[in-house]
Amino acid sequence: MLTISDLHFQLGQRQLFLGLNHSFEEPRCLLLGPNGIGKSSLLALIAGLYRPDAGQLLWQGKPLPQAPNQASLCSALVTLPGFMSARALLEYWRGQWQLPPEPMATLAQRLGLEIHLGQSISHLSSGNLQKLQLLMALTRPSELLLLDEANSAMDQASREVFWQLLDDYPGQIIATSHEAEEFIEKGFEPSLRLSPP
Ligand SMILES: Nc1ncnc2c1ncn2[C@@H]1O[C@H](COP(=O)(O)OP(=O)(O)OP(=O)(O)O)[C@@H](O)[C@H]1O
Repeated sequence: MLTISDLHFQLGQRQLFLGLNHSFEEPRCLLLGPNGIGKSSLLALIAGLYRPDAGQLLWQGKPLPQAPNQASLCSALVTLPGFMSARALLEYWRGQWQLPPEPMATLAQRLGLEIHLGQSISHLSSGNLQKLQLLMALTRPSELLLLDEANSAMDQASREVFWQLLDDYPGQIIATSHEAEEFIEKGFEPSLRLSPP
């Protein structure tokens, strides 16, 4: 369970959070709110991309470290090295997390990504970039999966696979999506609706 305790955070000139408190209790949680309210920023804070100005993020009651090993993030805020091929990045990822090759290859095939692995990351379509991020997030060990508009550019067939893969994920998932209905239909609970501080 992920708990936010008295979180304060300013990004540029915007005060996004001023004493935010919330517990994400369900295994599948939806984070809602209008454009620009801070959903992506909150997921980035949980993942350790940003540092809170004050307050705490707790995982199973213990403070999350700045670069939490528990949390895996799929977000456009994560910049992948555009000069590398997707295959080279996955090889690096495999080494980084000491992963066996088969699960990655199988996932790439299921997502229809394997024929694009030779492309530079900067040349990947937005749907294929989302698949690459999902593949990386699902293959590394994690207890918490953070999905920021993670399937918005995927075609219908890939979305079917996306939902199957989420079903198989054993940990907690916190997702943002402007297609909330689809997530609710798939068992996600609207957990937190952000409003201006
Ligand atoms: N690097 C930055 N510097 C300053 N302000 C930023 C920066 N990145 C984002 N912002 C601002 O912070 C606010 C929150 O952005 P964020 O992307 O977290 O919102 P969001 O709720 O995810 O929006 P959307 O639904 O459009 O994806 C926005 O007003 C945005 O303009």
